[in-house]
Amino acid sequence: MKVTIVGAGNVGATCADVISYRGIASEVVLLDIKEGFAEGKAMDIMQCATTTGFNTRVSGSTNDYSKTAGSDVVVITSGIPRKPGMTREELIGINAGIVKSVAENVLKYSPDTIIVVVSNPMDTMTYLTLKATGLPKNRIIGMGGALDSSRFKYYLSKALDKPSNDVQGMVIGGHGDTTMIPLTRLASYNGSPVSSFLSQDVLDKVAADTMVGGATLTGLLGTSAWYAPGASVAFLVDSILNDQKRMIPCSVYLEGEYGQNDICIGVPCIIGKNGIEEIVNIDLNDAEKALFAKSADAVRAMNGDLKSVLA
Ligand SMILES: NC(=O)C1=CN([C@@H]2O[C@H](COP(=O)(O)OP(=O)(O)OC[C@H]3O[C@@H](n4cnc5c(N)ncnc54)[C@H](O)[C@@H]3O)[C@@H](O)[C@H]2O)C=CC1
Ligand SMILES: O=C([O-])CC(=O)C(=O)O
Repeated sequence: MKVTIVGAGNVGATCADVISYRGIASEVVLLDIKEGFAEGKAMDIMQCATTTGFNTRVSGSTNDYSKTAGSDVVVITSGIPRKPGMTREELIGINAGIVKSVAENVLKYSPDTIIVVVSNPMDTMTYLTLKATGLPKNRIIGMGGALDSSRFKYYLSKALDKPSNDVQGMVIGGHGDTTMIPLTRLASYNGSPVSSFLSQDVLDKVAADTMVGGATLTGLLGTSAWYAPGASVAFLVDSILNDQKRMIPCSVYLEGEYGQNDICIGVPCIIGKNGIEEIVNIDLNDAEKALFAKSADAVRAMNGDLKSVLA
């Protein structure tokens, strides 16, 4: 199985690294516009093969899309990340043009591929990719919910003082500081509601910390995060390539689901060899439905800024 990752920067290279050492794909191509950069990252990763023990072939390419031919999955991480104090939405001006041209280029060589969109603002970039390529909705997947949910479980595990892997929970809605919806009511500690162990005040703080999880790291690092983002993309790619049918919140085009139309936003999806195989309808209460509608309004407003790129 072949995966192409466009953008060999922090997130793209981390994703290639995780895919190879976990043996998720047999071949990974990293592509970047910066001369020699993807080749260098690929060589560095390949020099781990004997010490971490993997057989994936990782190669790099400077903007030569012929090297990406026949990819089963293409991950788009190309574009700029935010700096401290910025929102993801502020990246739209530069990233929209990059994401659109990258999507068009990859399809020339991999017409049957599934595209995973990572570049921010991710929900808007996913919508742009869908509209610009005309691909069926199951083949365009926005990655955000997997990462936001892993951060949610991290903050829950800290509050519970228990291991993250004993915590279940999901974040739906937009992948933005104010549009994410951590579903605290449905989160559990090995099957028991977390509300049995944590007060509402603590749960509210967990939700608030989750929503600004990316901004917190950007403030600490000076650029946005990459370890958890790269690993979250690899987790999603694993479910596609190995047809795992995991339920993962992803940004997907909605046609009536959750009361929304003509928008890409995070909802739980079954992810398998056909990409988005099912949109799972979970029962939201009235407060959660209201939050989802508000989140969708904000994401839809951002999509309005794509008019010139899509014209
Ligand atoms: N959806 C999510 O959950 C997350 C999204 N992101 C987003 O992912 C994107 C990448 O972040 P980082 O890897 O930290 O940035 P980075 O700056 O480390 O890497 C981006 C790479 O894209 C390359 N690039 C730019 N234009 C290109 C083009 N036309 N073709 C090929 N490559 C091109 C750059 O040369 C650079 O190497 C950002 O937009 C960031 O906001 C980051 C983390 C999580
Ligand atoms: O915070 C950012 O800008 C990058 C991102 O989407 C994340 O780490 O969640």
